[in-house]
Amino acid sequence: MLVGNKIDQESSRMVSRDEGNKFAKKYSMLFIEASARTCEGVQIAFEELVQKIIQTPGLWQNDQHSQGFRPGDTDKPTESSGCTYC
Ligand SMILES: Nc1nc2c(ncn2[C@@H]2O[C@H](COP(=O)(O)OP(=O)(O)OP(=O)(O)O)[C@@H](O)[C@H]2O)c(=O)[nH]1
Repeated sequence: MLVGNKIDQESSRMVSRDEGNKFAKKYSMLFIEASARTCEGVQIAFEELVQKIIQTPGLWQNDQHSQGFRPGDTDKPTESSGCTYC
């Protein structure tokens, strides 16, 4: 998902909505504009993302060969499969 942030700063916009839409389409991504400051578009971004995940079984169905932790997994993730950022 591509999220164009800071839509509350319309006067400083650098990327048009159309440009964002076209870029997202080119790379087969969902596109949404939002503002972390005013929260506009934030809830819909999460809703659309979850909707997409639910509609794409390959993202969450159990796969013996996959690594990491997926919804529906009953085992705890291994240390090496945890988030490397936090
Ligand atoms: N007006 C406005 N400011 C925002 C928004 N989201 C983030 N900011 C501000 O942008 C600055 C950077 O925010 P960060 O959360 O640190 O984002 P970052 O990705 O680490 O950094 P940047 O690439 O500079 O955006 C902070 O001063 C935030 O308060 C938004 O939607 N609207």
